[in-house]
Amino acid sequence: MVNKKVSIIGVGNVGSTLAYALANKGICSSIVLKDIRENIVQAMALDISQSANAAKSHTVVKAAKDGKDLENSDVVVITAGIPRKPGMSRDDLLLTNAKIMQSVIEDVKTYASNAIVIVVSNPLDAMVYTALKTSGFSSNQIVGMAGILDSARMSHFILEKVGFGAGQIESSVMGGHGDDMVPLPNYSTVAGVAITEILSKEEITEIVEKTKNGGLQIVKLLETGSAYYAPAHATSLMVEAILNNQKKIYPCSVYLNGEYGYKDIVTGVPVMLGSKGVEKIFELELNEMQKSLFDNSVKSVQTLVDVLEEKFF
Ligand SMILES: NC(=O)C1=CN([C@@H]2O[C@H](COP(=O)(O)OP(=O)(O)OC[C@H]3O[C@@H](n4cnc5c(N)ncnc54)[C@H](O)[C@@H]3O)[C@@H](O)[C@H]2O)C=CC1
Ligand SMILES: O=C([O-])CC(=O)C(=O)O
Repeated sequence: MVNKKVSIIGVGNVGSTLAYALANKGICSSIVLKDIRENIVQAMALDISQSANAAKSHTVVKAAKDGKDLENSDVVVITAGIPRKPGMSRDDLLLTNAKIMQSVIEDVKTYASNAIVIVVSNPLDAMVYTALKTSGFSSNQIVGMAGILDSARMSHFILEKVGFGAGQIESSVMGGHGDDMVPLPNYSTVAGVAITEILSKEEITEIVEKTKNGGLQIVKLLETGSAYYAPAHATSLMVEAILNNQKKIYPCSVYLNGEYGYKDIVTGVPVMLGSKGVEKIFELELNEMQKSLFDNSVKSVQTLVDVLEEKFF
């Protein structure tokens, strides 16, 4: 039995779906759920624990009474914060969610300072930055979830377009998790065949645009919040890679210290995830056009970081 503990702070749509996936899979021995909605978090803990028992999983699920219950966490996932509604961009969540991030990271600092922290709250890259600056943790210890989700969306739209290769599509998306993320068609394949060989330029442009708007499409349809099944699954892959020291390579949002020519900024790039968190950052060869799109995406994150620096740090 694996003796590993995962704590999830923020047990709304994404947090509860993640807890449900992890508990039923049995990839950790203990899950602690923490939220300001006390009755809801207790209900979630009971319901998910009962699900784990139905699944004959060894994972024990509990609601936290206070920050102390985060002690000995191997991984802490933060999904606390408000989601956007139709008419909003992720960036509109900046000030509200930065305040929430600052308050929850204090508990992590006090009770789980050795944990690897996965941030999910939006605007993602700016929230990773907030978590890093507030905690003072090292940059390998805090990592944001977005690239796996955006790449999965791109794979979905490629499948929709080509009509074959389900389960065999690999896609790549870099940059910040905002309106100007950078899908990379030349690093995207169906069973190893580059999509640039299968699809026309116009078809690829359509896939790129749909990928960038993938979150918004769901927000418009849901009306009350944003996507959670794919985000939760993407996060569960990161949790698993860290707990089991899998050294898997995933696109994640991380602090750059010179990589890609940037310092003191957070954005999405391919990294290796293992028990130490971000164990390596890979620098892909980008063509001129991709480099300029990546620069543009980093600039957008920098604009948010400038606001945070002025108001919070
Ligand atoms: N990085 C990504 O790709 C994605 C990011 N998100 C973001 O994740 C966040 C959560 O999304 P949902 O789960 O759909 O929202 P939700 O509203 O269903 O859940 C958020 C939860 O956070 C809790 N919360 C608020 N303040 C808290 C605090 N101080 N301590 C503990 N818990 C607190 C709320 O009570 C609520 O249960 C949003 O900011 C959303 O934009 C969502 C999907 C994908
Ligand atoms: O769209 C949103 O606001 C939530 C999110 O980040 C996503 O689903 O990509």
